This record gives sequence, C-alpha cells and structure tokens, in this order.
Amino acid sequence: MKIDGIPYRSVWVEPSDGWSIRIFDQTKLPWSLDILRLTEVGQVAQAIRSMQVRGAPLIGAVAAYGVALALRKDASTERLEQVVAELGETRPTAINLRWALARMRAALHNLPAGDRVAAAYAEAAAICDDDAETCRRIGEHGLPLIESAAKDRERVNVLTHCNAGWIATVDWGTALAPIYMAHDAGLPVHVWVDETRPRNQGAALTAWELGKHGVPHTIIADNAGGHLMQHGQVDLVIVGTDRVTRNGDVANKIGTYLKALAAHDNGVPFWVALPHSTLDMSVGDGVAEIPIEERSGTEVTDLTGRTADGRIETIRVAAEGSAAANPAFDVTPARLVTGLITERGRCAASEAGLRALYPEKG
Ligand SMILES: CSC[C@@H](O)[C@@H](O)C(=O)COP(=O)(O)O
Repeated sequence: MKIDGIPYRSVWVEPSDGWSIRIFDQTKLPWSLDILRLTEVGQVAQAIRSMQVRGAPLIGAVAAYGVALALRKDASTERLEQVVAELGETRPTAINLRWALARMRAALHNLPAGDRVAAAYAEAAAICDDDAETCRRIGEHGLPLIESAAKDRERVNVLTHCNAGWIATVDWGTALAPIYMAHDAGLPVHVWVDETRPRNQGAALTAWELGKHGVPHTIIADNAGGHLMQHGQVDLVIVGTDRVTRNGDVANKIGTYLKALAAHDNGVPFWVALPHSTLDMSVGDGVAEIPIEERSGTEVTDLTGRTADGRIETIRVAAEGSAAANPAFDVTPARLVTGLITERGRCAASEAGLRALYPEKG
C-alpha cells in the first residue's frame, strides 16, 4: 500500500545495507513514521515483544527474517533450533509466529550449514510474498459482502476492532483488505474504528492507515459499538484474528468477544478475515486451549500521546496505587461468528467449513 504516494510493504530487506531488515516502528505511529533498521536477531525479538512490530501475520514474517539474521553469525543446526525456539516465545497468542518459524525450520534444517543463510533470506521473502498475495485474495473474497450491503444503502458502515490492516500484515491487511477494495471500486464505505484500548491500535493505526488511503472513517470509544448496532448504524463487522481453531473459535484483540455478542444480539453480521497461516487445526476449544497473552498493567493505567508542542509523552490516567490486569486477547466462540473470509473463499466458522476449504490441513 502507499504512504503519501510511495508504495511500501510493512517489512523489507536492504541488500545495499548489508541485507539488514526494515520495519516501521508502530509504537511511534501515528505521530511519526520512523523506519527501524534491524541487523541482529535480538533486535527482532525485542521489536516483537515491545510491539514496534505487531499484527499476527507481520510478526511471523519479521521473525522469519530474524532467523536469517541469526544464521549469518552462526548457521549451525544447534543455533537454528535455538533461534526458532527463542523467537517462538516472544508472543504467545498469534499462531502465525509459530507457523512462520516452523516453515523456516523445515526449509533449512536439512541443508548444509553453508547454504542456510541464502536459503533463509529466500524463504523469508517467500513468506512475505505469500502473505501479500493471500491478503489480496482475502480482499477479493470479502468485497462481495460490502458490494451486496451497498445495493440498498447510501453508505455501508463497517465496524472493525484493533488493526488488521496492511501494517499488521506484509501488505493489504486482512479485515481491511475488502474495505480498501470496496473504496477503490467506488463503493460508499465508511468504517467505525474502535479505539481499541489499552494500546489504541484502532485510534492510532487503523485510523492512520484508512486516512492515508482516503477511506472515510470515524473513531469510536470501544464501548460505543453496541449502541451504534442498536440504532442500525452498523451494517457489518469485519475483524482480523490471531488464531482460529478447527472448531472456528476466533482469538483476537481483547474486546472482540463483546463486539460479537452485541452483533449477535442485534442481528449484525460478524465476519472474521484470516490467512491460512492463522489456522490452528491442532486446537479445538479456543476458550479452553488458546494461550492468552498477559501484558503489563501499565498499558491500562497509562496513555501515550502527542502534546500540543509535538512531544510524545506517556501519562498515568488511573488512580495511584490500584492494580491493573491486562489480558491482550479474547476468544469469540464460533457460534457468534457469521463466517470466515479466507484467501480461498468464505466459509462457516466450523470444522466442516474449514475442512472444505483446507482439506490438506491435518
Ligand atoms: C491482520 S492482524 C489480526 C490480528 O493480529 C489483529 O486483529 C490483532 O489483534 C493484533 O494484535 P496486536 O496485539 O496489536 O499484535
């Protein structure tokens, strides 16, 4: 996608700068567009943990390049196993991270050590190309939902939660891909952007992305969605996901479950967009089995923003001395999900639906 007319992906390599890796520092958006240069696997792990890079597909892609950076120093089998294990621990909920690392391991394990660095860069690049094309196809398969909603409305109101746009993937995004395609096709799409406390990925990142692409949108407090649905102001919900189980349960940013409950109560279609790398067929019951990341309580008690004179500052908004809990994801049971939008088409959020689209998945 483009920023001020210049096409970008969310991660890229600079061969002319020692094959170092570039990402946007997402903790600085929307205030400044800082590009980070990563040359060591430790920097990659830190960028994932601190959420300088985030979004399920993107952390997988960046971790893949992290393997390549690590192997430049030591391409032994022992180091390969170690770095795959270490990067896999950086964030627990998004399965894309482990999917990408398993793919790297499978591609590299049986190669002679001397061939591994070039093969690692090539495999990481293939993961990126795969993700960009997969997300483009998710857009194509989600577009008809917006097209049909547009037939009897002056404006189609889509509500989304967190950021499942192009900066959460390598390109296009998952939940936002159909929205970009609808907007580009001239459809009158408008997006309700949940602010997404505590880290504000909606207000900071989704709103920034949509604004750069010229897509009409309005930021709302997380608690406003149910009210808007009761008053007929939401035509459909589209969210991304960090892991979908074989039953069709959906892990996504904390607060997604409450949106699904409100959508169910109001008869609003609730769609989930995902690439194949987000499917975890080894898990059945998502509520019981998906590990939910617990992050620092300071993300709840504090807020970061830009002051009038341009400084980025973090201030405490909570009462002094109170404890804060910060589960970063929740699981929406399949019964609340209208359907899944994948790169292979749409399906029911169920084992039968997923197996029909992905017969090769174990
Ligand atoms: C295409 S991204 C899908 C999900 O990763 C996204 O909705 C989300 O929950 C991101 O969480 P984050 O904690 O910001 O990495």
